[in-house]
Amino acid sequence: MTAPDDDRFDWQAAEADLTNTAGPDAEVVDLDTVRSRRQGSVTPDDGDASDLDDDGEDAESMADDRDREGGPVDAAEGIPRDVLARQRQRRPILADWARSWRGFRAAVRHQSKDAGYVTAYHAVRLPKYGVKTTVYAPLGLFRGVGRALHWASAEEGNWHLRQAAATRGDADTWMKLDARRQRQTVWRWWVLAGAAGAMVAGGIVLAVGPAWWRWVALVAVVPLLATLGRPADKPLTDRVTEGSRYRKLTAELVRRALTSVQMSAINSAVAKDPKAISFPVDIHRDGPGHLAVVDLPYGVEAAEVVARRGKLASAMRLPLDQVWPEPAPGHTGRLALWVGYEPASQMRQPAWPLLSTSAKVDVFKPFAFATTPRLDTVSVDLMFRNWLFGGQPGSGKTFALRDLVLAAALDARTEIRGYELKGVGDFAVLEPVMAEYGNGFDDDTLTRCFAFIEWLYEECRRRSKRIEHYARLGKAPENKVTPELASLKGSGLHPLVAWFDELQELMTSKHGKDAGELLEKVIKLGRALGVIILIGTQIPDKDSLPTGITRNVNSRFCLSVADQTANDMILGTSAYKNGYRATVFQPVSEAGWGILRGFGPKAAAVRSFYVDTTAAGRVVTRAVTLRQTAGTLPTPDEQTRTVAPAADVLADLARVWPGDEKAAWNETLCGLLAELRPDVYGGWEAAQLTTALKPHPAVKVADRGRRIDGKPVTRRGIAHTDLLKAIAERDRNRSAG
Ligand SMILES: Nc1ncnc2c1ncn2[C@@H]1O[C@H](COP(=O)(O)OP(=O)(O)OP(=O)(O)O)[C@@H](O)[C@H]1O
Repeated sequence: MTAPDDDRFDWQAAEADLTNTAGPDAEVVDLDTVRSRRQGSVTPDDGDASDLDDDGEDAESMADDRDREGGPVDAAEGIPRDVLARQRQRRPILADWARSWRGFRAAVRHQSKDAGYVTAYHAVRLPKYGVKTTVYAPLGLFRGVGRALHWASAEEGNWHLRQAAATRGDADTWMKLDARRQRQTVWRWWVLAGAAGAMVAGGIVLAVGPAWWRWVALVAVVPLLATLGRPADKPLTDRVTEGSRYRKLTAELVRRALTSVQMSAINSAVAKDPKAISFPVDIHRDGPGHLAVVDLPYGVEAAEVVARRGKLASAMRLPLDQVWPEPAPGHTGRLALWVGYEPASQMRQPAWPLLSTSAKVDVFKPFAFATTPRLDTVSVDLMFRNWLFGGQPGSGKTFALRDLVLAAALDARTEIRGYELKGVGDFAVLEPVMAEYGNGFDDDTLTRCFAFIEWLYEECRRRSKRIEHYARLGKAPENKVTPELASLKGSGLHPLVAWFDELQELMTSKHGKDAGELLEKVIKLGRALGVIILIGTQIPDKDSLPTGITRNVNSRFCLSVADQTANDMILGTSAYKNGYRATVFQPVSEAGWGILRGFGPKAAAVRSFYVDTTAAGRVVTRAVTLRQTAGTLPTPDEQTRTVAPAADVLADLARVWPGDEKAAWNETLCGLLAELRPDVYGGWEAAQLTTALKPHPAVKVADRGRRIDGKPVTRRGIAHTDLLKAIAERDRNRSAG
């Protein structure tokens, strides 16, 4: 079978056509020139199926020896050669399975698993098979002898014909038929006699030979006789499976499935042209399953088919998690349909590589995070990234988020702080390696969480000063944290992982608005400064997750969500339209499955590694050892500190207060504070001081007037008495508490 390609185009007919249609005045066309011009300038489209020859054969068997170019079309003019060259998608030199051990291993594993199962199944039934064989073998012997005699008499077919001739009174035919029978029967009797002689000789050899020969002969011959002797509807062995567990993907199956998903665009196109669904690449084995790359009818988008995954699975009579359609690169009408040997829920996900006792993590480098439906490992990194995890309850977002925090724990340089606002304690196992941890949705925890975000903002500011300093020394060439700076003790630029699970609890609380604004700034600022924000949320709407945050997050993992809005909030506008739909996953039964976006050119369906709390505990024990060695294990002190620097601002303001001024402008105070502690206050502006003073309502930031060169000038500032009052109040609270 061959592919429809332009080589098969009927040039003779085309030439005849041209000659016929050209009138006497028509220009004489050099067909060779036209042909080469067309071939040279045709775009690497797969061509119009209607232009390709139709040999009535299955499109599954496209030739894969070279790129198929489109049929003869009007040349698109003026496309530079290099652009055309780039557009041409080269097929890999080696087949997929030959390029990857993964595909080969997966196939071998699948086959040997199957073989093992079948062997065990039959092994336990051996006694039953033995009884059946003993009963049927003597019958088989008589039946075999009878058949041999019948064959030697050459009566099969001939007898009926002779009878018919006799009924008609056709003696001549009768004689001819009988002569033919006799001719056949002579040599057949000889063959039979030879076979009988061989059997007798064999019997004698067996009788005089060693005993095991007789056993071997028995084992070989008796089942054969039993097979011969058994009734047609009673096989010797039991059926291993009920129905087929895996359907090999064929073009017909794919076509039937696609025309059964109730898409009128597909059905009407296929009704007009059965080849409207075509296969640019042969259907082939890919990992533990088969992959069909399908070009859908013109105007049908792959995304529309992806949305009908359930219908597709029904049409193939397969469980949902065995059928994995996704948009394929090339054009929007190209679908990659992967069908596994078995449902993903029954495929054993390999253990998380980071559970191995020698595994270490460098947050600047990728580490294993998830697996694809084909069980390929998907690696991700943390540095210069912010993550958003979204999904409905039971979708597995907490576990996925915890995977990242566990990985971060295995890099001893990384400082980890975070809040789970659900109050379940999924992250409690990580407490020994965390510098700050909060769990709950009570007011106190939410306030601490908000203070933590404020602190993060200040930390970003401090870090930007430090980066500036190192950039001046030539140690931060891109004004970004480098691996060297991250490892440099005392640089203050070590990786800082700040995670928030169920962030919607904070966003819908009284702190929500301020927290949203600050977190957005932190996300924008922190990326280059080694601050990694991980956010998990259950309700991705704009109240629970400000759009400023979603817009600025560069890594997203959308687990099972209920609708398009939630899907697009997590994965970005148009994700749903483009076929990236986490709505296809079921919560709980498909926990951990989601669409990962931000790694590689396109989003992909992956399942995060499942690490239960016991395994997580083992990782933490290793992380503790690593951190003890590196001297980075957080002290209990650190864990309880309220990290907002506001407490010190009051004391520092008192220290730098200018003489006996009654009031001072924020900008003057910022300058003085920066002189006192450039590391903390360097670059502060009036508004920042206002923010830092917010937790102290006694200090009112208001317009304060002064005379400069005789003219009154008003700016934001604070009064000395307010400052002293706030300090006294704080001291009182401290001694009371
Ligand atoms: N990658 C995974 N593979 C298999 N099972 C998983 C995976 N991730 C999570 N699960 C299972 O799903 C359950 C729910 O996971 P998880 O608590 O992370 O969900 P969630 O989305 O955070 O739900 P909720 O919002 O209710 O807390 C877990 O108890 C776990 O058993």
